[in-house]
This record gives sequence, C-alpha cells and structure tokens, in this order.
Amino acid sequence: MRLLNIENSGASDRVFQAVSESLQKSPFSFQGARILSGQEEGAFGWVTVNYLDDRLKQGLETTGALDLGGASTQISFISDSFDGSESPANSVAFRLYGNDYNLYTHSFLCYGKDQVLRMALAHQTQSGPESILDPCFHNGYSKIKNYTELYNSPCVSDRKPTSANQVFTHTGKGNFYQCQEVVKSVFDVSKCKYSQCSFNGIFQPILQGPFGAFSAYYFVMNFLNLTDTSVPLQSVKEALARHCATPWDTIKKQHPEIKEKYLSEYCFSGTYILTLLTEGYNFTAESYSSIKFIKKIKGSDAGWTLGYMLNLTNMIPAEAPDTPLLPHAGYVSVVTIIALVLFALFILSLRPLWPRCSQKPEIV
Ligand SMILES: O=c1[nH]cnc2c1ncn2[C@@H]1O[C@H](COP(=O)(O)OP(=O)(O)O)[C@@H](O)[C@H]1O
Repeated sequence: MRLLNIENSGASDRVFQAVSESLQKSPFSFQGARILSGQEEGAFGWVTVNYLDDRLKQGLETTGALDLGGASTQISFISDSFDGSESPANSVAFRLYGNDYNLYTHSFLCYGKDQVLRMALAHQTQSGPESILDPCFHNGYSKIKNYTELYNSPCVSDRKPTSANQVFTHTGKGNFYQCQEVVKSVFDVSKCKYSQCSFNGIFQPILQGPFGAFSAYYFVMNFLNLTDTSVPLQSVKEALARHCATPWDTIKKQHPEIKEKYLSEYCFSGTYILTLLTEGYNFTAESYSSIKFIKKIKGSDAGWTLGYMLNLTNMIPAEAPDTPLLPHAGYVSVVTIIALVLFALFILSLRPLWPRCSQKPEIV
C-alpha cells in the first residue's frame, strides 16, 4: 500500500474506501484504516516477537526482528551502542512493563523480495534486449515477459529502457554465484555519513542478537530446507548453489504441488536473503547462527499485526504490575490462620457466660 500510494494515490484511496465501506458493515467496532509507516511495521514486528516469547514482562534480553515482505523489508533490534542520537529517524522509544527500550528500526521500501526481483531484472535489461540469460532462474526456465509490466513500479520505473521492444524472453541459467553478483548490484554500500551503515547510506548500529526472521524469510528458507542456522553459512550457500543448478524440469517434477511462480523464484529469493543478511546487514559467518527462521511463536504468527493490536488496545502496560509480597497460597494460609485466631479469641471472650461446673453436695 505504501508503494501504491506513491505510484497512484487515487487507486490507494479507492482501496481504503472499499475497505472502510466493507468493515463498517461488519459487527466489529471499526475505528478506521490507514497505511502503516515502515517504522511502525518494524517496531510492531519486534513487539510481537518479544511479547510472544514473554521477554517483555520478564525484562529479559530482547530478540531482534527481521521481516521480509513482497515490497519492503524491516530490521529492528536493541543495541547497547544505540541511543537514538546518531539517527533519530531510526529510533522508537518504548516503556513496557516498567522497562525503557530504545529500539533501532529501519524499513527498506522496494527491498521486499518481489520488488528486488524487479530491480535485479531491471539491472539485466538496461539495454532493452530481446532476451536475457538470468543466473537466478533454473536452467530450462523460459518465459516471455512484458517490459511495461516489469517497470510498472516506483522501485524501477525511472530505469525503463527506451527501447522499441514490448517483451523479452526471460531464460534461466541456474548459477548461484553469478546470481549473487546480480543481487549485490541492488545494494549501494559506497556511501555512509554515519559511524556505520547497512546499505544505501542508512545508519545501522552494531548488530546485537538473537534475531527472529519471519514472513518470506521463513517461507523461502523453509522450502529450501535451510532453516537450521547451526549449519555453517558456507554449507548453506553450497546447498543453495545445488538448488539453483537443478534443471527447471527436475524442480517441477520434484514439487508438482507448489505454484510455479513461487517454485521458479526460490533460487532468486534464497540468494537475495543470504545477500541481504551478509552484504546488506553485515551478518558474518559467526553471527548468522544467531538468526532463527520462524513462522509461529507459541501458535501465533510472527508479524506486525499482533504487536499493533497489543499497542492499540493498551494490552502491554507501561509500568510493571505491582508484584504481590506473597504468592496466592501464602495469602490463603495467612487469612486462614487469622480467621482461626479470631475465632479462638471470640470463644474465649464468651468465657464468663460458660456454665460453671456444679459441685456435688457433700454427703455427711
Ligand atoms: O509459500 C510461499 N512461498 C514463497 N513466497 C510466499 C509464500 N507465501 C507468501 N509468499 C510471498 O512472501 C512475500 C511476503 O508476503 P507478505 O504478505 O508478508 O508481503 P507484504 O509484507 O509485502 O504484504 C510476498 O512476496 C508473498 O508473495
């Protein structure tokens, strides 16, 4: 919706009108609909992960949140080296259960996996060719694609080649290492006006884990059987290289139940995920193992929605609830003892009324 609003705000308004009309008719107490900012999306994803892990209530060390969508991607974590002063736009302050948090968060619009695929294809079609041999797609994959459709997004629209071609043939060649080079072209690591950056000149403090990676991070790594981060990063890359090198026909035969669009893109998406983590966010072979690819936590989906709801309904208090001096059983025991003592005192207070023991008359 953030992209649609940039590209065509009239269309975005019409979506909201339709959503509002429909929800007003529902039995819910509809409070309105709006586009979530990237900063909110990142921060609420972090709240969800840490709330479900029970880390906030107990004041434990928090987990960073990595969210990958189709259009944008978010990174949010607490770092001891971050107080918000170097880049206030990346700082969100929370007081939850009596603890203060200064969260670092950034949302990269256009860096969701669908938009990055457009950028990678734009990189390969700059001269407006009739066909491209793409290392990020399997050998044997071939589809005719439309230039207008590919460049119909604010993430690439300014790069549309001024060629006469309407279409190009997108052919796969299945080479992970060459794909990594194509994907690297979407990250600009040449400029940074801060003490340190991730990419595109965006400030990022020293990474501090652990991290939970969800949404498309999970869909893709789960399909590739690569969610186990105790496996060395080098072996993960080798496994992905084998997947990319598998011919398209074989892949289709191995997974007849999976949508062809998803199936054809896992080589690209896996390569993007590893490149984003290492070249973009600066995870190393060591810190890679601090990432956990997750879908659900205690049965609830990881994502921004639960965190947003918890915030909206004030379900996470700013202050810690008063902790009782005694556990519940302790209170029950004390009240029982006091009741018994009061009862005994009451009985004793009635002593003057007790009937005296009658002495038997002496028989003379
Ligand atoms: O089973 C799957 N395999 C691969 N990709 C998937 C699967 N299910 C959803 N996706 C993709 O994951 C991405 C993230 O979806 P989400 O709905 O979180 O995107 P958003 O954050 O852009 O709204 C989208 O590109 C969507 O197409």
